[in-house]
Amino acid sequence: MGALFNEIGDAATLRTAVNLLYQRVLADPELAPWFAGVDMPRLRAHQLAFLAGALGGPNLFNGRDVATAHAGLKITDEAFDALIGHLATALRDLGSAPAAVDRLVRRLETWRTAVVESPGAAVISPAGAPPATPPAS
Ligand code: HEM
Repeated sequence: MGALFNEIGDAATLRTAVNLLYQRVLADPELAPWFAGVDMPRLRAHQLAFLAGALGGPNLFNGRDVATAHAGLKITDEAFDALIGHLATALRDLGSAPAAVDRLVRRLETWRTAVVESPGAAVISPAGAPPATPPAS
């Protein structure tokens, strides 16, 4: 089986999909606030390079790692789902095979924990570290 990159389409398809993705993101009132003040041409270029590499195509990404790029942005699971949904819709609109789009969505799932920061989530102590609250003795 070829790289998912080739199943999705060619480099021009991915470039157009990334442009459509951020058009949809900026038009989505749930997502737009995260991108206020962001240099969008730079973000489009970084996202295109990142996705090409993540899909097994040419790896030209030289940006920050995904966890660092999203640290402190307090991105929710709902926002993550919405953004991936916009990308999937854009690719289907451009004629990518639905099965390939489903595989891409599953692959992007692997970055969820790096992107999403749920406020108030329990802090897990590292293995072997004493629990935050010592047991009553
Ligand atoms: C699998 C999902 C995602 C991937 C692979 C991804 C990937 C990226 C990449 C490659 C960058 C550029 C990093 C750099 O500066 O070098 C970036 C930046 C950014 N992403 Fe994401 N992203 C994802 C989901 C999201 C979501 C759900 C949101 C918000 C709803 C978001 C908001 C942002 C913002 C605001 C920036 C710019 C940060 C800055 O310039 O300070 N991302 N993302």
